[in-house]
Amino acid sequence: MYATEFLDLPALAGAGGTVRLPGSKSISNRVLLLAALASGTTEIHDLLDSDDTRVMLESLAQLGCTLSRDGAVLRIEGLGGQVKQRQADLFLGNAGTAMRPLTAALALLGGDFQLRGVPRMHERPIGDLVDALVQLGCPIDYLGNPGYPPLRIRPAQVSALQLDTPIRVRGDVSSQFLTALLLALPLAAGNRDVVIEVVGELISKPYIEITLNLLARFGIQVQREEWRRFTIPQGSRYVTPGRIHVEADASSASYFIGLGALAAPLPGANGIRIEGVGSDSIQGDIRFIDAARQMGAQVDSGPNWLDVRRGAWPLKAIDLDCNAIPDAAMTLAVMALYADGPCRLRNIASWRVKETDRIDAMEAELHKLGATVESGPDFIVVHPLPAGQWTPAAIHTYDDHRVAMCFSLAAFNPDRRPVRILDPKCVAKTFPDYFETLFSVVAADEVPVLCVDGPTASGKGTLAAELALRLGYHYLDSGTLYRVAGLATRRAGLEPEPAHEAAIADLARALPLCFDAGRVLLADEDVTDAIRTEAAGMDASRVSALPAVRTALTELQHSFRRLPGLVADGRDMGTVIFPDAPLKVYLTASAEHRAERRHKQLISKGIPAILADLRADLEARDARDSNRSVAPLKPAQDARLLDNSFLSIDQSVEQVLDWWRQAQPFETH
Ligand SMILES: Nc1ncnc2c1ncn2[C@@H]1O[C@H](COP(=O)(O)OP(=O)(O)OP(=O)(O)O)[C@@H](O)[C@H]1O
Ligand SMILES: Nc1ccn([C@@H]2O[C@H](COP(=O)(O)O)[C@@H](O)[C@H]2O)c(=O)n1
Repeated sequence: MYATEFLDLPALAGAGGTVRLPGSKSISNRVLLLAALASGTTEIHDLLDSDDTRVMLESLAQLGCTLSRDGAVLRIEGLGGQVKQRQADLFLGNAGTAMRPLTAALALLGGDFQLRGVPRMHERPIGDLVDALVQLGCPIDYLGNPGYPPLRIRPAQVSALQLDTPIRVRGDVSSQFLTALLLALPLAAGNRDVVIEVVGELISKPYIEITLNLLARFGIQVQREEWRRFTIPQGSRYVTPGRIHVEADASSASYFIGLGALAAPLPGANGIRIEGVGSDSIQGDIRFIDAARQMGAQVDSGPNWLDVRRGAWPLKAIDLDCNAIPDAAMTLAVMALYADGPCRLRNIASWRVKETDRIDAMEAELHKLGATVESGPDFIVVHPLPAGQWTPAAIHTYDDHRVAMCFSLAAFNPDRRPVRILDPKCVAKTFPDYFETLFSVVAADEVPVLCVDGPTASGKGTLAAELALRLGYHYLDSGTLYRVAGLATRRAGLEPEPAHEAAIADLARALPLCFDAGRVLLADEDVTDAIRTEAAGMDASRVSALPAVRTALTELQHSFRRLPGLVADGRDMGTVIFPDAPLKVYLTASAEHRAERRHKQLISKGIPAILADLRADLEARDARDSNRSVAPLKPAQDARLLDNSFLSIDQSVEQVLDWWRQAQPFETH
């Protein structure tokens, strides 16, 4: 996951390959609650691991559920309709799929509970559900604003519940209110039928289908009359199915369906294959494929896979009732930028009460890209954005995972503008590795590189590693490659001399090198410390002066240039290896400061060192590096010079980040 302040997506050029998506959030949290309410052990396969499932799991553990993990399998010992802890203060983040169903279940289970979440959760309505539960006889108080969490639930007498008349709940604000009642009310159906009636037009019906489907898997056969009346039969009891598999998230699939529909195919790949969800899905958002087809995508499907390719191009404009696919429909709003006319997405009032007011959010962020957008209480119209009119934009994500994910598709714009996603970690709600998954199937014409070159011990590695962390970029410490080549040379019994140039180059070309969690492995041997001695530095300097060795290591260095970008440090990053890098920094410090830093560094690791010797060594190394015939150490013509003799590490980092920001085209709004 990218936990950076922002993530810059360079202009993307094409897509192709296979993605396997994480489990469905809607199914995961429903299954967790049902498994907790049932008696016996439920084995859940491929449960989503995300913020929303984590808060549900933590709450269930607080209520006394025993949970155990074995790889991708989670086991839950059900509570059998009884909580072990009758008092708890539960934090539910921004997970509507936890807040609403737990409110209903805890109201019926009996106990003293407080349910709270993040500030946005306290702005998301729950009054219609609370009204239904209060009408039933459950004592629930608002601890903040009436109609919204946080809530306090006090013990109710199940025997005294008002079940003679149907329980009435509004269906036109959020379908989660009805889901919550359906999941919880079997607790009260021991000796009578329990009837729920929906008031108003029920929105997001496919989510109710998921609820009914999963209830059936847990032994509860709800009788449905139209979408107005639901009866939980007398004697209903949660029965664990033993083993249950969570299919991949169909809403998450929408970004990759959109990707396949609009991205030019990569050579050798036949569009995008999505694994884990397909035509057998019980999720309503699988119908997104119909919308994508209407826009021109070619979609083939099997029981648990989808193949998506670009069909009509530009995409075709649509006018669509999106009530059945409210979450996935956000993806359509970004796809609309690539359509042949304005796209109207209707019946999406529920967007206004989600993680953020999604209609306002989408309108504001689409505007930043340069688009013309109109909206109303329950619709949005997005006009296509022709070539020549795209603006590089920093997309505010409102702590809304779907805003972050769907706007990544804007990086395919014809003007080749990069897109900045602010607070990219918000995708942790449902798809923590979204961007990594995206990068595994897309290609950019130009992956940005930030080069840091300079003499020994100037702090290049320290600076470059921190920059990579802050930008979410890959990191290449090119000196390591020469150090390992030097070590391999010694291990092969060779002197690092021109006489052995061809043999050393052969060794360098085939280095069995692997980087693993900060360690450097040479054919499975951890050589991290062995290559860091001053002698190893000298050997590296000697082999690096051999032209054939440098050529042998060029391809390996280029292979580090992967999305979303690279920070590379060394001696010739800006001059030879990545001459097109948009920012090159030449980092220096006085020999005195550098020797002192290296001395401190070695002493802190318990390695004895003499300051004067270190200084002589580093000056000798710099002289050799600067005077060799190929790729000598020198600033690139367009490098920015930074002498950090009197700068702290943080000051150096901030200076370079400042230059980096200046080199980017984004205006922050
Ligand atoms: N601005 C700075 N102020 C003080 N110390 C620094 C500064 N930058 C780096 N250092 C320290 O100097 C030492 C050498 O830094 P680093 O290893 O990053 O240098 P380098 O240029 O990558 O060296 P080499 O060329 O040998 O790979 C480290 O202990 C680091 O913490
Ligand atoms: N791009 C590079 C990087 C390094 N070298 C040589 O390797 C030696 C060790 O590098 P460190 O950065 O790890 O100290 C260095 O002295 C150079 O001779 C290089 O040539 N090109």
